[in-house]
Amino acid sequence: MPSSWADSVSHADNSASAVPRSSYVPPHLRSRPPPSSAAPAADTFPKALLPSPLTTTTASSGRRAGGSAGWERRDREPNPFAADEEEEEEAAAAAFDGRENTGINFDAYDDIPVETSGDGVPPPVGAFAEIDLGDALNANIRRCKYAKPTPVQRHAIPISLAGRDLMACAQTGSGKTAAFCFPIISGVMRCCPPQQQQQRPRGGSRAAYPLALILSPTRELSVQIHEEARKFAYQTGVRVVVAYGGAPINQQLRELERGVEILVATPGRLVDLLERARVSLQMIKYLALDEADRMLDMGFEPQIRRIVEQMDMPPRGVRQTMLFSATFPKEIQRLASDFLSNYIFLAVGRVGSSTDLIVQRVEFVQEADKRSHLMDLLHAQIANGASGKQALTLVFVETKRGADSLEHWLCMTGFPATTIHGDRTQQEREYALRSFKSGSTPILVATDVAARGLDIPHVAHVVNFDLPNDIDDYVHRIGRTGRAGKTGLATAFFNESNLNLARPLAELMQEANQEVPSWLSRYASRSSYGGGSRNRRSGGGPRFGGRDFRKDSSFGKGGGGGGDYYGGGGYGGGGYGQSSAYGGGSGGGYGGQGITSAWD
Ligand SMILES: Nc1ncnc2c1ncn2[C@@H]1O[C@H](COP(=O)(O)OP(=O)(O)OP(=O)(O)O)[C@@H](O)[C@H]1O
Repeated sequence: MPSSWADSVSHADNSASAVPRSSYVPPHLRSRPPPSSAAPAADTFPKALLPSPLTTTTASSGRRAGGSAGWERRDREPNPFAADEEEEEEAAAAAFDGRENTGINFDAYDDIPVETSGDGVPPPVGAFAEIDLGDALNANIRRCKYAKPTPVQRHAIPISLAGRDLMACAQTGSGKTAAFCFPIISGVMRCCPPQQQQQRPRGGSRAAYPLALILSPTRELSVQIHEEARKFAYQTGVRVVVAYGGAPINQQLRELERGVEILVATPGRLVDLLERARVSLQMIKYLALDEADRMLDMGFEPQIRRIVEQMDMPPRGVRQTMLFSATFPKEIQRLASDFLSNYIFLAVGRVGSSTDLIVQRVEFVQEADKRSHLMDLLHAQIANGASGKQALTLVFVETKRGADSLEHWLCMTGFPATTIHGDRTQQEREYALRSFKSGSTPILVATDVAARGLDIPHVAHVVNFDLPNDIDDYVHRIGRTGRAGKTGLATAFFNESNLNLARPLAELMQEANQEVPSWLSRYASRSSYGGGSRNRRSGGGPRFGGRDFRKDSSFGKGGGGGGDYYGGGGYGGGGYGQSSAYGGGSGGGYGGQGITSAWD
């Protein structure tokens, strides 16, 4: 049975729908309680079904704030792999059920294009055993069943362990989370023995002094990174805490008081904690930005600058900074370079591109026909046996209102659906995600709040009911399927309102060896790159966002005004993501009314 990312690749012919039962369950799902078998289709959920707040961490419950932190935590740390082990037993039983383990095949990745630039790039490794990550972390890697590092891990981990700043691009679902978590955990263990004095008096209250900060743009992604990092840090004595908006701050404060080495946070909630003087960044040794291009995009940049440059965080060159994403427009690279010191640029795979594992289809569908067309797709899935718990469908729409309305209509027409967007309460968002992941509600209608980073197994089909304005957003959206070596399907509904996307979409599909419909090629050849969108590719090269901007002479000296992106100045008029959008229940909005935002 496939047990790893690469292993799954050797099974790539078997689409998610064709593999009804897989022994491989990503770590973040393994500790989840069994799903309710009778979750309602829509989110009129009874209180009893509500999840407990996700801020709960592995802290030993009996521990007092201010008590000695340190390695002895290990004795009291709940085992985050416990549920995995139960599942393993079940899987072992299933192994005698006619399925066989065909072994791990990494050969498929030998020719993956890799580009590095910068001074003195440390060589990649071929195996985790070649890297000195420490015994406890190695044990957790084994528990996670990561037999070998993925391509981005092979390159990024040695670079980070060498203490170098890093800007890394690698395709969606290729293991970037571990690529920044492993060096951080290992570095914290190595350089900073357990903090005996986590809390120090500060302005009358107790501030937490994390050693590492991982920022991500959405609450759900922060929760997911926290769950992953907790597993990687199990029994290492390194404590990971998460803080994000929409959840009660008091509980998060209590967790912070118990001690924190690695803080995973959304920017809005972190600023709140900094302003309350409950967190100090002065001990930060590691800073990681996941979905870094998003974090430095127009909406978030001021807040990120505030956190990184205007609070008490050590400056670049003193701290170590790692930026990761699947897309990295050059203009954002230029901004990002402000946070980095003598960094290495790493691009693994066709960066900013989709993976070949995702079959992409584009269909011309008029606005008025979208619903019936979606219905046809869903019926076809059922007819093909590609539905239910093992073949989840994620439908992206542009507005929060549109999400609610489509969800309602799906439920009315007999398709159990739920929705996630910035106007829902955090409890509703978490419940919806849980219900979708468990397969209780196999259709999730989402805005871009779910476009990035979420690692949901069994998403077999991503439907772009409304295409995004930005090709990078498309890349991230379809990246919710075809992850960790599995195949997936992405269908987009295209019409005259998406003309600005015709060319980048056609190019992207061509790069990924997808069949480009002739009508799309015609639109693409007619379309020009007008202002407003950053859909323009850099330098006409085969990849976009996958080249180090430092190699481009037009970005050579300061400013670099008029870069390849944002040709005419911003998206659809007006900035987006006002600071008020952070932290609260609402996701804010960019552009116009009702337009969605992924910001938290
Ligand atoms: N070395 C490995 N061996 C096996 N599985 C792995 C390995 N590394 C990561 N994975 C699994 O691959 C999946 C995708 O990883 P991850 O979520 O980190 O991708 P990502 O590159 O961050 O994606 P995105 O760009 O969408 O954020 C996860 O389920 C993770 O557990």
